[in-house]
Amino acid sequence: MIDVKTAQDLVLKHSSVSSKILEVDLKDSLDFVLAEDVVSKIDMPPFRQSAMDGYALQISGAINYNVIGEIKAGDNNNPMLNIGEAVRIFTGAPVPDTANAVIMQEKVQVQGSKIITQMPLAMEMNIRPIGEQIKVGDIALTKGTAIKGAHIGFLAGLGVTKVAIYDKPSIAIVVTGNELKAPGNVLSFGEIYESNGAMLTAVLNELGYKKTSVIAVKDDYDSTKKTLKETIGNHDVVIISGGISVGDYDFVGKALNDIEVEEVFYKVKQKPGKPLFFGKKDTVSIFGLPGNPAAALSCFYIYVYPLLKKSEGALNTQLLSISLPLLTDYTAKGDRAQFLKARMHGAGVEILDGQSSAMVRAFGDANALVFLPEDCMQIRKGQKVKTILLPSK
Ligand SMILES: Nc1nc2c(c(=O)[nH]1)N[C@H]1C(S)=C(S)[C@@H](COP(=O)(O)OP(=O)(O)OC[C@H]3O[C@@H](n4cnc5c(N)ncnc54)[C@H](O)[C@@H]3O)O[C@H]1N2
Ligand code: MOO
Repeated sequence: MIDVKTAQDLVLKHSSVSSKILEVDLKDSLDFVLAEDVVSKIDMPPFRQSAMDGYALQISGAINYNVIGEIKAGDNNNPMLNIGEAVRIFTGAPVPDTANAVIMQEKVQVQGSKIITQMPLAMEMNIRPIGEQIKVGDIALTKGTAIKGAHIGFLAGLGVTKVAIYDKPSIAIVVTGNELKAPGNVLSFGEIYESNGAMLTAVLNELGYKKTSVIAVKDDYDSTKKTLKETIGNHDVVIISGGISVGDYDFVGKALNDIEVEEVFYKVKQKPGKPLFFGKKDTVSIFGLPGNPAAALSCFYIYVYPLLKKSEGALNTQLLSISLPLLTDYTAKGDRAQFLKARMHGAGVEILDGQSSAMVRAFGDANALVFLPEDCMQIRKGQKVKTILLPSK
């Protein structure tokens, strides 16, 4: 059985950035990663711009200025100012070439067509210079940037309408088990509701992966093999839930082997998620997650998430982790490394109740996973622990 670090490294080693690059409308690029640098085609601002409502003037050394006109945002007049002259100007309006300062209106006294300045003037005050934000030809955003709302605002402000992004993978979730029934039906004895499909779809959607589908298969070798073969042929990433342990009806491992999926690893010394499988068939990545819902979700964040991030071209592939003091004593059971559902409060982190891999409720309250290495069984309140931050909306 390999350790967590080796398993994480193997996943990254066997993942690659998508070769599918798409040109999309800027408005549709949210949450995608830029596949090319975006170069600014304009100076921003494109003209010397007033930062205040007030008066643009040519500094004279005196405090009196004659107001000879008005410029509002959107105007394109460029009046000629002589020393001692001013124009009324508004925020966002182009400052005349001959003005060398803008004074805000609160700092002048108006007397008919004259103003009297009530503060010292400084050259270029309240004037945003051409290209202050960015100059034509400069890189606005670099390849690898994960596009957020603010980036869309910035690029729209530069007149950008299309961007090149990495396509996101198409992901199939294959849920296995004779005991699984779709919610909405009445359970017979021995059955449970199928929930990993809905959960993994929701978590993927939350992270911006929209090309997802759920396929259900019974615990039967032939159907498992047929379904997996077809699914692997049609997707970039296949996430299988259940059927990967050692039971007589766990057919996933055998089926994957028989359709020539190359096993990268099977079984990790961790809790939850010991029977995790990862393999490749050509460029397709295949995960066999344990069926227990909390184990499946934990493995998703620790192993599937980095692969998806790498595939969409993101520079940061891992969830952020920080070191925080534990808020209560904790004794771990067993000898495997542990990922524990946890909640950060103020400056510390609390390990939540309900850590069983079959129980997913605590994940809903968790905003982090505390990682305890194999050799770390007893931890005292105040001791610092590795705290992996879960993505939050
Ligand atoms: N003899 C051993 N038995 C088990 C071992 C072991 O090492 N030796 N490992 C245990 C561990 S740890 C885990 S985790 C599970 C993983 O088993 P599988 O991945 O084969 O998963 P299943 O047996 O199919 O299901 C486990 C559990 O989860 C429920 N389940 C499955 N799919 C779903 C779903 N889509 N939605 C909701 N719940 C689901 C299923 O009914 C089972 O209760 O193996 C242990 N056994
Ligand atoms: O590894 Mo299992 O996921 O502990 O329950």
